[in-house]
Amino acid sequence: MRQQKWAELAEVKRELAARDWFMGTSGNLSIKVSDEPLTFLVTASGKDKRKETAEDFLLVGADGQPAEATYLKPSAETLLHVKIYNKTNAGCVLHVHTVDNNIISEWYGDEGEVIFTNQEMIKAFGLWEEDAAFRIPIIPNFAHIPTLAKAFADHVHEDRGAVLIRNHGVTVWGKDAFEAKKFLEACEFLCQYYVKLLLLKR
Ligand SMILES: CSC[C@@H](O)[C@@H](O)C(=O)COP(=O)(O)O
Ligand SMILES: [Zn+2]
Repeated sequence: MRQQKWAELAEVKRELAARDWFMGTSGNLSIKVSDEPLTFLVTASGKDKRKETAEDFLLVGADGQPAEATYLKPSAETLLHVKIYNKTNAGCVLHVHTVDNNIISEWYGDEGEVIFTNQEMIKAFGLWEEDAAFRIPIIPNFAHIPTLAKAFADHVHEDRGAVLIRNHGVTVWGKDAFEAKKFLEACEFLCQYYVKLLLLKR
């Protein structure tokens, strides 16, 4: 199971790396391995996530601490992943920093959310109606991770979702790696589209 989940997460990591979504060691990824007890593989902190090594991920428990002896440190933002796995049935969490998701988070930051409408791509989130709207909450980028995780957890209610952290990045989650990656790509498409549209409108 663990090897299979490792391979799945490694493949997602490879694809996101090919998109250049891990600039300056940013980004963290995780995948659930077991439910009882809760364990998940998470990226080791501070690494260049474009590189593929045998030390890319480590197993952590429900508290986000390593589940077995290792010198590796779990991602600094593991607590956000912990909130998702503890509150939902999600199976995979992806966090990336991109210029476009940062711009959108700053532009709509004071409103506390960005609402995407009139866009075919919101169907990726299961919204099929013609007048559907997809809302992504935006939270402040608290430096104190437990404070950030608490603000983040206020928006974690379903097995799938997305939250923007202002001038930091986006975290998305889904029932499995396929769904989480689909949401992340759709989210980035929408951010890129809105940034270009805002520029053209000015
Ligand atoms: C220069 S990346 C900034 C980090 O603090 C963080 O936001 C991030 O995404 C990566 O941290 P990590 O601990 O490697 O998971
Ligand atoms: Zn980050």
